[in-house]
Amino acid sequence: MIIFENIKKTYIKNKQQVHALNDINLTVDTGDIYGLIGWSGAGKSSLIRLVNQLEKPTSGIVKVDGVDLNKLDVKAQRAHKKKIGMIFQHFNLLESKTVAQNIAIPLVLQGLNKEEIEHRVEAMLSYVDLSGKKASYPSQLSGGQKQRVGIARALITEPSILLCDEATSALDPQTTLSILKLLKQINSERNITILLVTHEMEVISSICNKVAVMEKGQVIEQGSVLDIFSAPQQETTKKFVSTVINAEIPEAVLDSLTEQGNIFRLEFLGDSAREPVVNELILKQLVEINILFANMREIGGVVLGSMFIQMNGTETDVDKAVAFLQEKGVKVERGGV
Ligand SMILES: Nc1ncnc2c1ncn2[C@@H]1O[C@H](COP(=O)(O)OP(=O)(O)OP(=O)(O)O)[C@@H](O)[C@H]1O
Repeated sequence: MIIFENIKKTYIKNKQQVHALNDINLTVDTGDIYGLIGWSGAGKSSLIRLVNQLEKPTSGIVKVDGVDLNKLDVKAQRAHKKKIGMIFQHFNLLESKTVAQNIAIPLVLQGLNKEEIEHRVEAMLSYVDLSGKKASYPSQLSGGQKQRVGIARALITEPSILLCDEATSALDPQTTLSILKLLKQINSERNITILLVTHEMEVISSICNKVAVMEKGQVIEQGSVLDIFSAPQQETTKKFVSTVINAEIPEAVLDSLTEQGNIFRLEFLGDSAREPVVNELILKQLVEINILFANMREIGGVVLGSMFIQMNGTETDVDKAVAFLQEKGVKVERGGV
């Protein structure tokens, strides 16, 4: 478990103070894949780097598994760092070392014997699917393969926490998917808590169970991924969510309408997304229904769908249709434009 309590971080840059973190309170539970999202400069990297002490807070407490990091002596710091692995956007591999040598670095630093290192590196190469590349150099690898080396190096000390700083931002969409799949596998198979930083909501929706939205050094919204996606409160959160789920009707669809009245946005969650609710409404023949736009996503194992429809009929019948949808568990919003 990672707890951030009243964290402030101020840098001095050109004799000016930069308040990178301003009173952050956040709890990452053991087993979470916790995503921190925000625009550039929001303070995400500053926060994540506190966990492995690459940065120290100006004030406030960071606790990992109940231990206050401010109170560690040098020996305890070393032991703490072993518990934490980290991967980076640009992989941070040593170009002059082979894949196997890069992965071995943390074990060499720990002074393990050669046989033990070789044995553990072999097992790790196989786990990240790079057995055939052990003698290659980073320059001979694709971006995805380089990140797999980064992941292997981070996991070789058998940490309980993995920090990921924009780990997929330099990768193409297909490679991103394979790396995210591997991270998810690491979380479930090895019971490793993951704290990741990203500016892409797709990453959050694909693998995280919890998310915190950061802006100007503060957490402006946090919660389960499903709650945040289904009911974002803050403007910035709404913008991030809309990159994955359309909160507005596309302009092209709107332009094609002869009339723009009686448009509704329907939101389906869980069971309501699976039931043919709109079909039932059509069969009722209360109102005439024109489906304008729809999309569906699986978020945290639950189906979340949104649909824009136009309902034509008398005011009473439209009200009845809305009541029917609400009874079926559908969230109905008038306008949606
Ligand atoms: N070492 C440093 N010295 C001075 N200022 C810094 C330092 N590191 C970060 N900052 C500043 O702190 C603020 C937060 O930066 P941080 O890198 O934590 O944000 P971020 O959300 O991770 O953004 P990005 O995605 O661009 O890295 C920014 O204004 C940044 O310029």
